[in-house]
Amino acid sequence: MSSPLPLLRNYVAGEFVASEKTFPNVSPIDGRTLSQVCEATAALVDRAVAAAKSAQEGPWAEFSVSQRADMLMRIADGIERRFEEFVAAEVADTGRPVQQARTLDIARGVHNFRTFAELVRQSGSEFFEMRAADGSDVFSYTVRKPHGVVAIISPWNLPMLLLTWKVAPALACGNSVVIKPSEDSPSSATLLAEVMHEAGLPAGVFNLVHGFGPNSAGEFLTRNPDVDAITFTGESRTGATIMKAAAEGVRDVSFELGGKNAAVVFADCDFDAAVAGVLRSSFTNSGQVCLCSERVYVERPIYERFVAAMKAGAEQLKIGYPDEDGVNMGSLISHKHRDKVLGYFELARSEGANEITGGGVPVFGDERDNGAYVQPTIWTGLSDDARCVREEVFGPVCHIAPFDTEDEVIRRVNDSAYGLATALWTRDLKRAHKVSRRFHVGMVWVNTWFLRDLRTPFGGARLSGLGREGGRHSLDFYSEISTICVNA
Ligand SMILES: NC(=O)c1ccc[n+]([C@@H]2O[C@H](COP(=O)([O-])OP(=O)(O)OC[C@H]3O[C@@H](n4cnc5c(N)ncnc54)[C@H](O)[C@@H]3O)[C@@H](O)[C@H]2O)c1
Ligand SMILES: O=C/C=C/C=C(\O)C(=O)O
Repeated sequence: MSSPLPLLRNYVAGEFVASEKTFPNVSPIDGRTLSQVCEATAALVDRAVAAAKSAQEGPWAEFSVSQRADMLMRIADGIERRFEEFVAAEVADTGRPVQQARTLDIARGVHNFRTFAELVRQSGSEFFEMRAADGSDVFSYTVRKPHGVVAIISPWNLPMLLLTWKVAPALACGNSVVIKPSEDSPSSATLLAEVMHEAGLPAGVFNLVHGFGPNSAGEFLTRNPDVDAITFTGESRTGATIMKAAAEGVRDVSFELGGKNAAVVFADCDFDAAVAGVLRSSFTNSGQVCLCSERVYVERPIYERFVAAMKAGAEQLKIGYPDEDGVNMGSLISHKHRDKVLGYFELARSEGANEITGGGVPVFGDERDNGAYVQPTIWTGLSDDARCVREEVFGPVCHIAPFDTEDEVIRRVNDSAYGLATALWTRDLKRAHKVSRRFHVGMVWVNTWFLRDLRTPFGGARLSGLGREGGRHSLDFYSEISTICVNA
């Protein structure tokens, strides 16, 4: 008799709450059901929002900025104490390499809380002096207050990193939160609720509801009129839907959405560093990072050599179990997402792509053949108008095209509905500064990729997002700022 599967519960008003309705959490490594997840009903979502709202009138409202910062440090310590449990949870849900979960996902979870604890502790406000017409002195200053209840809806690609990137500043600024993690990555969010409980966060300040989007916990949450602000990371079309819901009651929104990012490689680059960098920016997390380069433009003199080096690098990537020595790539998040990516592999062939490498699924001859693996794939030969060059695939794939001039490559990079990030490889830093500011994107990395200073603004233009988070930009979004003017 097999033991019952773990049950991942909601967390509302300081208590773990089961639901009658559950859904399976399926391993993308071998298709096994890992756990059953309690789907929050509309009534339970309403209870969570009500708990968050009343927590604004409770002990949490009496916390000073420094006490809130101390609480965030306790949460960071709590995650660190259970670090390997978080690693195991993230790896089980997503199939990613253990090494990545350790050094990126969970490490950033701890770092996000510590960063915003220090940022809010050091944050001041603004002060202005002027003289009124009657000669009296006028002093104006600003104060930051919490919005109140913040809904946080997060995706499955970097579950812990992206959830805590929002929870940390929201709590730092004194809000209560109701989080709705992706249905495809429920485990680390559930562990985070346990850490919040253990840290002694006042009941109702942190709430977790599991479920899906439309006609489920996600939609119920965004439509609840007692939600004061919504922060969302996910697909652009989902963002548009949520924006419509937020319009009722004119709620503040912060969106980090999709991308179709470019890597631009000039002939004067450090060739080996550029190859290694573009392999990283194309295949990290099986290409399931919003910042990944799905479009690669290479200056013509080194184009053939670069394609050959990328082919060799992609074919050396080790795809396998998360804890295998030297594994570089795991599975995709789900069979559904794998089928979407395989659909683009098929579409590329019909659009006339040269398939330099990949284009299918690896055969393991074991249980992993029930998983959601695909091969790292490289295309060339597609036109800039091809759907595979314009639409976000969100898998381990890139298209490499040659270019001849700066103006040409800038025009082609900007010819996109998205505007999230560009990676630029050149030794000529004068050119780098000049070219970087001409890309219509939220972020440009020069001779690196996904290197993050959390004090900087992070976000996208066009379909890639609305607003910026990071550093004081997060404190601004998660606060209601008042100006107080005193006629002395
Ligand atoms: N810009 C960024 O920083 C960033 C970061 C990570 C992922 N992304 C984007 O996210 C996408 C992949 O993540 P995903 O597949 O989880 O995205 P998704 O939009 O399908 O889902 C994201 C979250 O929104 C919820 N949701 C879906 N429909 C909803 C609705 N109508 N109302 C309320 N909630 C709803 C989902 O349940 C999930 O929790 C990619 O497009 C990627 O580019 C962007
Ligand atoms: O998949 C997208 C990655 C987003 C990363 C961040 O939001 C971050 O590094 O803070």
